[in-house]
Amino acid sequence: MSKKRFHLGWFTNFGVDEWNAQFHSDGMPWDGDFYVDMAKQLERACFDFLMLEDTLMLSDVYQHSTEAYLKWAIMAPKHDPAPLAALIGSATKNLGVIATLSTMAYPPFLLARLCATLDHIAHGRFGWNIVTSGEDLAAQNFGMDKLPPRELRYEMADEYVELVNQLFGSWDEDAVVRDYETDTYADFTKVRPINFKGKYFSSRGPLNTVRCPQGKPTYLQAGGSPRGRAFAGKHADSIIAVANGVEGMKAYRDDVRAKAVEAGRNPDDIKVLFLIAPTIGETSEEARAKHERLLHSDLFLKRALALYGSFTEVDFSPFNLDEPLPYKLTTNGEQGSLDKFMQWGSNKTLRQLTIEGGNSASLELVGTPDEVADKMGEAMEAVGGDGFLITSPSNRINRKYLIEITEGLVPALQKRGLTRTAYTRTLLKDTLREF
Ligand SMILES: Cc1cc2nc3c(=O)[nH]c(=O)nc-3n(C[C@H](O)[C@H](O)[C@H](O)COP(=O)(O)O)c2cc1C
Repeated sequence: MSKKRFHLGWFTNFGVDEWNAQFHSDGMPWDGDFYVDMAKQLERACFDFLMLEDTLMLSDVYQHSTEAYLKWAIMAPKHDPAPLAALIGSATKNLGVIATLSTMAYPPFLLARLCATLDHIAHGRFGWNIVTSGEDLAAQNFGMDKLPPRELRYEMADEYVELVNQLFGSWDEDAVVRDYETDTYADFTKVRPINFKGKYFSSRGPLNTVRCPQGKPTYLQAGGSPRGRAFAGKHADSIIAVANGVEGMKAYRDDVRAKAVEAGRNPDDIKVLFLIAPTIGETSEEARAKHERLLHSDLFLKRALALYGSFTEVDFSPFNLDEPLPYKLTTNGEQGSLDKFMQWGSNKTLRQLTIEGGNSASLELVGTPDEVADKMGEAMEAVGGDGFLITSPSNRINRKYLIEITEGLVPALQKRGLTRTAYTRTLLKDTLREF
């Protein structure tokens, strides 16, 4: 029996490349070339998409200071993903490109217009990662004192997505006629206002951009709370997820699929991709040694705690590294990521939790390309399918790591019939639904 194939995506941001390690680039990727090169390499390896995460603040959570974030370039500096998505879209032919855009920051009309434009530039391969933002620091950059609570954020986001869906639909598929005889570019009867008046958002419409090649962009989402998963089950084409091990991954995927059915959708139309950060070596021993070196360095611990601080808004610096966390932590930010990290009830020390969870990976994958490919195949078989979203350990990216994945791991996966060896569809939405 032939094996069920799964999808691969890549998770990064328009941030600093690894600039001061043994194998490094120059730390100045700001014209986008570094990431365009990366996209071309991912396309050669037949990834479904490159996803650009984004946040809208400079964190000062860890030790109540911006020092760690700027000194170690953690989630900062970070440039806007939308222009980079345009560059990548026009430099590639098959790879999807996803940009994160926050419903807190963009008026719906502006977001729909931007997404429609990007979907054209990418010839139907653009995706929007729908986020509501998860930090009071981000809210304060937009004139608010605090973020609305999670439930309200999702309620607002539901209405927001309904509005932009209507804007995307405000142009009929055949509105552009380009009829030389009648000197008609677009048929005005096929472009209509939406007159949307909601509880939180209103817009008259129609969009003044041409309808997207995909009708509307591919939607990604990452909310891990029950409300977040319900939102994703209703709207998302793909979900970027973190979970603890194969059991956690299976439970997560089963739950999202059930929520999709509740929302009246075919669960196969939602691809749940789990975040992983494999460590690859030419021998098992080499990979293990590399992994241990990374995890047990003092800098790894501090960087990981500062990073977790930035998206959970929890300052971990006062806690003793060699004791369990004294109480269960909660956040109005990424509760799902915090829960995964805390492993509440396990009695593990903060040091152990950071070593196990500091890479945000759903599975520990350390070994030769063949060993890691086998493990990924087994995990997917147990989980039921969909795929993985690869990111670099410690959120630091250099070209060597990219090559280890695209020219080491991916060929091993392809040899086993586990991932695609060619693109057969034009639109990102269809690429994701191919299997
Ligand atoms: C893997 C992953 C990636 C995420 N990427 C982003 C991002 O780029 N920007 C952002 O504002 N939030 C991001 N989030 C946060 C989610 O969009 C969501 O706001 C957060 O998980 C809180 O929702 P929840 O309580 O439903 O989990 C990410 C979350 C996860 C798990």
